Amino acid sequence: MGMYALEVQKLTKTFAVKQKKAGFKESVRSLFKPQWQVKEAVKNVDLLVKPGETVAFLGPNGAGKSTTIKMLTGILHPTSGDAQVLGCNPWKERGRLAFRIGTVFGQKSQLWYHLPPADSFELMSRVYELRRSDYLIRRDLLIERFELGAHLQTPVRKLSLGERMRCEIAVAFLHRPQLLFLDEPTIGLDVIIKQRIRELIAELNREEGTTVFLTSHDPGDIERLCKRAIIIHHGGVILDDPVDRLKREVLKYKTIRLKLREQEQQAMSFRMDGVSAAYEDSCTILLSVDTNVTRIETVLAFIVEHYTLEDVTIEDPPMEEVIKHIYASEKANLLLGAEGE
Ligand SMILES: Nc1ncnc2c1ncn2[C@@H]1O[C@H](COP(=O)(O)OP(=O)(O)OP(=O)(O)O)[C@@H](O)[C@H]1O
Repeated sequence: MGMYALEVQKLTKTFAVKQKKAGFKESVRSLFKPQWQVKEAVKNVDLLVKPGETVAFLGPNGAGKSTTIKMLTGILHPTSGDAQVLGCNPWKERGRLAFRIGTVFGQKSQLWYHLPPADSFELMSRVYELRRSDYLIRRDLLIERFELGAHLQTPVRKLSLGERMRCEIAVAFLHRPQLLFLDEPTIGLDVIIKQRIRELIAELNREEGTTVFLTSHDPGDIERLCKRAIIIHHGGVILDDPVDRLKREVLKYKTIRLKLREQEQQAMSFRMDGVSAAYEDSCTILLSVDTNVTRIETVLAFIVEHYTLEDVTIEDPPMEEVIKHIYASEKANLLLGAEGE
């Protein structure tokens, strides 16, 4: 393999979309004479990813993440620009590339819905033309790792989402891909299963050097699984940083949601450095905690001492918040940079 697992230059994709106009007259007119507008979904994206890296590819809804992944896996042709994925051009050598990459789309199953996972493993071993003995060893290792033994003979449609996702990812690893594209792999899963899935992917990255390229709206996926974060907004890259730095500067905010047992407690005010409080409703308080200022444990200890609780959860801020924050601070940096010159 070359120097890079992914080498992308000025990748651009525009779509022609029909323009909708308000009003009856305009609607009728556009039926006969549609007005087309150019939508730039991805615009001059440059990326360099080395073999073995774990990259989170992030952005708000509509930023262009899926479109980029579709181009990198050869599903879509770009409007312009170039890409090498494991040394292959994805849209010209899609077949060859398929043997060397894996894909997991959280929103779209790649398993045979009416068949049990055991059959999907079997079918994929044929698709990838694996040597029988290699396949059997590999399959058994993945079944053990992903704890699939109990579910192998159940039709996929009868599995829980968490069980199905474990199968999806195990099958994606079957042919030892050098690069794995994961699009929202933990969407809709509970915290425990999310955590387990992140660990399994991280383990295989460490042991087999699989490059991981992941999109997610879950800040936990980035924190736990990726060392590098690339953020796109309006089709272009706005940030490319180590996740450690993001953790210190942006992902440090946690939200604690308190459900109080008794309503009257709301009168109590919450004063603590690095913590701001807001009432969601009369029984629910949302605390935003800057963990660089006050540790989450300290806040929890205070809460337990002073409130009678029905329930408490700790959450990451939504990705939209994270990106807003990054966007604001990048702009500030640009302004400061300009002033300094
Ligand atoms: N086939 C298409 N035709 C027209 N516009 C499209 C098409 N596919 C995507 N777009 C538009 O391109 C932009 C980027 O879409 P894309 O699905 O890549 O975003 P995304 O970052 O994956 O978003 P999300 O997080 O919501 O999945 C959006 O504005 C979308 O509406």
